[in-house]
Amino acid sequence: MGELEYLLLQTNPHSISQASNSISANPASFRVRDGHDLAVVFLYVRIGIGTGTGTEGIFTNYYLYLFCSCAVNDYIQSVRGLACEILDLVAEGLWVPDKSVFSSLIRDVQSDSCFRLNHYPPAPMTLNKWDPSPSLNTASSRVGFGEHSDPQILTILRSNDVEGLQICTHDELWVPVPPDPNQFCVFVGDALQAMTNGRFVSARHRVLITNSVKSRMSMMYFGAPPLNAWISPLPDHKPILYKSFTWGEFKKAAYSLRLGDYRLNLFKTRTIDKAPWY
Ligand SMILES: O=C(O)CCC(=O)C(=O)O
Ligand SMILES: [Fe+2]
Repeated sequence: MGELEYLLLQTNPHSISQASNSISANPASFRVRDGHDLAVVFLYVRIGIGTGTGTEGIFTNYYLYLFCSCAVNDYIQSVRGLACEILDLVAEGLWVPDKSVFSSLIRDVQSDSCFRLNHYPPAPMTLNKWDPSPSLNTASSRVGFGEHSDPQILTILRSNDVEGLQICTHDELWVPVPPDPNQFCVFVGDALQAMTNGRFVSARHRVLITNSVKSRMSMMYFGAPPLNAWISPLPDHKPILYKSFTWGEFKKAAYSLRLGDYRLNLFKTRTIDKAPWY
């Protein structure tokens, strides 16, 4: 894993067969197996709801911090298990003596991890200015979720079959991630970037909606440490690029910035001119 600078994994959810299948990523609705529409589940758990506007996007997201239905709860536990396995492999690959150094943070009962559902309505059709014949109607693309990196440790994303997710390469090219309800997409978050002292770099991503017929729906598990946990670069990786901070401090700083800002810049120990992702 020496020079690996960012991690985008697509992993097959078959190992999470039961829990994963009991929540389907059907565009019509996230339906749990016992027949209850997730909208019903929201009645119990609608702790937070956010909407993106302007440059940040046009998504609606639903945060599920609490236990809601067995299916959702099983799913969260299963993806947390997957996140922990991946983090243990990351630690192993970095030759860290304590393999659970990262995963223990999201296993902690006080962990600030959360689960979110995003809904992106279809992009409206626009008439081609030069040829108004209906066959040349095209879907205009619009920002569903603006460019950003996830602040947490690791994100496990699953979507329906509607395209839109893109990641940014080091050459600043936006690459589409093919939508596949049978795959998970795994993103390194800012906290893991700091803890690995930049060996793993949080993936910048965004959602551009082009589909004029179907809604994109996605669900994300964001694995995060407890608010009072210290995020510090591994000591044997020199030079140390980031100051230590608590997850609570980092969240507060993140809220004071815009979605697309490089939050970790606030915690750098020294200036690196070239790489914008440091
Ligand atoms: O909906 C998606 O595909 C991505 C959403 C996302 O990046 C996020 O919620 O942080
Ligand atoms: Fe994200």
